Amino acid sequence: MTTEHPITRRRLLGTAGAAGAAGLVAGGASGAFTAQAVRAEPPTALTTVGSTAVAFHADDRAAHQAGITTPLQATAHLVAFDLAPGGDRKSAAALLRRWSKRAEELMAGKAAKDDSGVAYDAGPSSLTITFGFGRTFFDRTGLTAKRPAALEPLPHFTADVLDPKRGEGDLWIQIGSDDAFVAFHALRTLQKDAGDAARLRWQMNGFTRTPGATAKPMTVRNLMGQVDGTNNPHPSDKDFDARVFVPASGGPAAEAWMAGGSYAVVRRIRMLLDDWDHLSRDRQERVIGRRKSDGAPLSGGTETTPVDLDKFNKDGSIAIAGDAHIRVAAPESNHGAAMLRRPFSYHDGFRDDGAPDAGLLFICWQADPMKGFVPVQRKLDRGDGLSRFLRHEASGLYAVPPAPKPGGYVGQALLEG
Ligand SMILES: C=CC1=C(C)c2cc3[nH]c(cc4nc(cc5[nH]c(cc1n2)c(C)c5CCC(=O)O)C(CCC(=O)O)=C4C)c(C)c3C=C
Ligand SMILES: [Fe+2]
Repeated sequence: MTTEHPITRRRLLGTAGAAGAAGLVAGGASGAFTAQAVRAEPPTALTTVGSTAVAFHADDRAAHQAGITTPLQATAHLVAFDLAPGGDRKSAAALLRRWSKRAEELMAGKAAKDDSGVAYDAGPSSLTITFGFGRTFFDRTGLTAKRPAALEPLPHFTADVLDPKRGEGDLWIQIGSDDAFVAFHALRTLQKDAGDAARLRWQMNGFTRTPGATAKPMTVRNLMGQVDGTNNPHPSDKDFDARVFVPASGGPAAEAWMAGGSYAVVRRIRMLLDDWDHLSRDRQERVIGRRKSDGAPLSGGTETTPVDLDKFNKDGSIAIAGDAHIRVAAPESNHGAAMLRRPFSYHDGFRDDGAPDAGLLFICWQADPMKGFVPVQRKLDRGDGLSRFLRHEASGLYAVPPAPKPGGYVGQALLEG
């Protein structure tokens, strides 16, 4: 005779999925009401999630590094390293050579010989490893003359409460994967490979939706619950490359090593979720200018309908408010300034006042931050209804060179040019 435990049963039914639930019912009837019952049927393998690999090296189609136009992965680690005191151009080149070789192996799903085993049973899981150089890297390596003008420090914004210890850094790495073990393994391996050459400066961990968690693929949501990423530049746009990647010609000769690369602005933006959650859904939608349920603009249509900033409602009010985030951030309001946003959410526990320490690891990519992030953030800083629910707590700007050709390493043209 077995006593059923309703809470346990409900919880298992809720999480086990169809195969697990079938096993659970059988187990319940026979009296074996344990987690064992959930395993009675073989799990369905979502093979494409684990087996998808992204190329590290440049090929005929793409000169840029992976992790810029790659679809968002479920898990991310963002880390910055500083070169060790006494480090120079030679040791930096050796480090980048080591890291590039390792990134190629890891992204192909090949475990290292002396490996810890953390990711043995997992495939590449869409792992991408993207490397960038911070402003300080160039002085440390005697390469100041080759530092791009685009790496000038970002201006101060009024929403900034920046912690310098969690910002900038000589070298930046973005790791993304659909499997948290694969992402951790990549991070740990690269940290060990750094050896005495570089020390970790800061780390931030992010996440987005698990692939397959929604019935059909959709734009991800952020922790305010909004559909976020709809009006991003798309690779099929005719001006996409010009907006996101550094052109092959026309720039200063000293910056030729950046051709095909991009600039990443990284901001840790905490959301004041307790304040936000107090707003009615209606007010929340007016702050953004889009419907929460499906991301459709308040000017009408579906998520992908172009926004009509000039539309008036029947009662004579403007459909997209003057301080709505999508109005203030739109290229039309910023002389065409645009960037590719590829952010991850984060949650680092709760603060002393009980509020979640959570928000967005905002990462945006552009050919020139002065024609992307800077003018848009200046505008948002002055007139965005969303700004009062946000605090920018950390900031970094990095030059992300093109992907190396097979046999080469990231930044080779800079370090050996
Ligand atoms: C400086 C650039 C931007 C920062 C910083 C930023 C922060 C930020 N945004 C959201 C939520 C949404 N943003 C949306 C659109 C949007 N945001 C920016 C720029 C910044 N956002 C742009 C350029 C756009 C597109 C505007 C347009 O042309 O329509 C949206 C709407 C959906 C979408 O298009 O992605 C949401 C939602 C948060 C929560 C946030 C900081 C935490
Ligand atoms: Fe935004």
